[in-house]
Amino acid sequence: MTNTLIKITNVSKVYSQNKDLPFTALNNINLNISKGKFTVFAGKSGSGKSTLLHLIGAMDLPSKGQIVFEDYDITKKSDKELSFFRRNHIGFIFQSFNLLPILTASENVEYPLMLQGVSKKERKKRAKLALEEVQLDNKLNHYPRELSGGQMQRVAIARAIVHNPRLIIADEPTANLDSQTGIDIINLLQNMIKNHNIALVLASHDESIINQADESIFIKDGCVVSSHPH
Ligand SMILES: Nc1ncnc2c1ncn2[C@@H]1O[C@H](COP(=O)(O)OP(=O)(O)OP(=O)(O)O)[C@@H](O)[C@H]1O
Repeated sequence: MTNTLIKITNVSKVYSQNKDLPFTALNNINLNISKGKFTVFAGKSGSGKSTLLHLIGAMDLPSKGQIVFEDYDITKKSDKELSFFRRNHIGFIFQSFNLLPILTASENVEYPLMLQGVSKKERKKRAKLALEEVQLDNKLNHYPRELSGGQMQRVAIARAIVHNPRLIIADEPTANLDSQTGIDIINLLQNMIKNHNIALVLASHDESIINQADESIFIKDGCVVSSHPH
C-alpha cells in the first residue's frame, strides 16, 4: 500500500494577469506528500509557499503539470467538482483565523458540516466534540471578538477537523500569535493529526516549526531546493 497522499508532477504556476510580464511563481515542482505526516513548506517571503499550498488544496489550478490526490487528479476537474472535493477532504487554517464574526465558536465549527448538509442536531454534537478536543468547550457560545488570538486559532483548528478531512492546509498559522501561543498551537495540531490520521501541510519560515515537522521542503524562487525527512 502506498504511503503517498498527494503526487505533484512537473507543476508550474505562471501568473499572467499582466500579459506583457507573466510571472513564474512555481517552476517544475516534483513532490510527494505523505499520508498522516506533518510536512512544512519553508522559504523566504515570495518564494512560492502559499501558491503551492493553494494548488494542493485545490483552490487554484497549475499552469502546467499534474496533482493527484490519492487516485483523484485535481488538475482535471471542474470548479464545481473541486469545491465538492475541498468540502469533503480538506481542512483550512489561515494566519488571520478567518472565523465568521457573526457566528459563535460552535456555529463557526458547524459551518463545514452545514455545507455538507448534515442535520442541525448532528452538527451541534460534532462541533462540541471538536471544540472539546481543542479544550474550548467552555466557549461554545462565544463570538470571535470575545476570544483571544490563540483561542480563535483553536476554533479554526476544530473547524478544520470537524468533517474528518484527509489533509489540513495551514498557511503561517502562528504568524499572528505570540511565540508561546504559537508553540502550543503547533503542538495541538501535531496531536490532532496523529489522533485522526490526517496529513498536515503548513507554510512557515519559523525555524522551530520547520524542525518539528516530519518533512521539510525548502522552496526558493519557485523551485524546490531541498527536502529533508526528520
Ligand atoms: N495572484 C497573483 N498574481 C501575480 N503574482 C502573484 C499572485 N500571487 C502571488 N504572486 C507572486 O508569486 C510569488 C510567490 O508568492 P507566494 O504568495 O506564493 O509566496 P510566499 O512564499 O507564500 O510568501 P509569504 O511568505 O510572504 O506569504 C510572489 O512573487 C508573488 O508576488
